[in-house]
Amino acid sequence: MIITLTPNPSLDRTVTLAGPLVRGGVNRLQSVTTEPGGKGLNVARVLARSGQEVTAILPAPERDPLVAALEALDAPGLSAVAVDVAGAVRVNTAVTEPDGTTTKLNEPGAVLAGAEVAAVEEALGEAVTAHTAPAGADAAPGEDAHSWAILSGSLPPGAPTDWYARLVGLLRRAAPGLRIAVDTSDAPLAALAAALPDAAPDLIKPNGEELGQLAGLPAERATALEQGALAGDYAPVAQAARVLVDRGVGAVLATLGGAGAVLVTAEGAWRATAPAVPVISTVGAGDSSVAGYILADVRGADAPERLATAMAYGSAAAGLPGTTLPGPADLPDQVAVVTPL
Ligand SMILES: O=P(O)(O)OC[C@@]1(O)O[C@H](CO)[C@@H](O)[C@@H]1O
Repeated sequence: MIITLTPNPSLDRTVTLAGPLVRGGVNRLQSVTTEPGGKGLNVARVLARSGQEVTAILPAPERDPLVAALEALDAPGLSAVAVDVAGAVRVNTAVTEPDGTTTKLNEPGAVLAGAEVAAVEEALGEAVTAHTAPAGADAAPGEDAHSWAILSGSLPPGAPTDWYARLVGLLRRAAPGLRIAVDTSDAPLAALAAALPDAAPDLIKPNGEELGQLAGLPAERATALEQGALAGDYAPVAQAARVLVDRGVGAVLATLGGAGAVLVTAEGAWRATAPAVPVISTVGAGDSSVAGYILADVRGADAPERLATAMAYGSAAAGLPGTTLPGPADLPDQVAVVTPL
């Protein structure tokens, strides 16, 4: 069973410029594309493209363009559950320049009312129960070692800031064997960190700066983590991730852009170099890394292989335009080099 939750989905509009962005000027667009978006949905789509059965839960009004776009997707294995809410799904814009620079303009999303928050929570609970307790089976919910719930992205206005922390607790009680990944940022990530070790996920995927903040580093040291890794110094990243593992997080997958990624678990720490692929759009690269990690996990891979697979999927996504997400055929020929730290 794999379930994703995207509390704040989006329609991703990618506008492509013929030249560099001129701030304050008139920029003429070469092309415009629109795709379903939102971090959990992206993870679900990558997993489905790699042959997994995935349920993707998200709030969206019945007649929303996102729901229509999801219905039009040719995605065997992906089952989208849109919880009917009042507010329209946001439109997030990515501006891409010829050199691969991507500028994201993300809307806050419509307010989720208290009853809608409860309805989303209920849909998540129902999906967990439906997938883990087949009629007549005695197995406890979530006993399947390869079951994952992935909670991803920002929270819409109206949702409680500590929602992810709360959901981790709820899921732990409902399905003790279920593995839980959380990929978020800003206040919801801080709330999750504040709830450790009680609401500890099995996987988090911060970038360098988020990792530094989570580990309590001063702002300048947090922002320097990725720069340090680019210069070959991965130890501070591993140390910061270790702080979170010591506080109960199962695995920290720190994605570091061009410097690759670091994985820290209770068993060890590894770094992976990014395969050299031309970067076209980084939108969805982090989500694809999460999907790669989970795909390797459900296939029974060890930690270095999970990291290598995360790198492969993240790099493949960076080589695709807009929010186009990779399948197995898009993976780079060059394999990521994984080294213990
Ligand atoms: O505003 P959030 O929820 O943090 O991020 C949303 C988003 O930028 O994340 C995905 C890429 O990771 C996009 O599909 C989507 O537009």
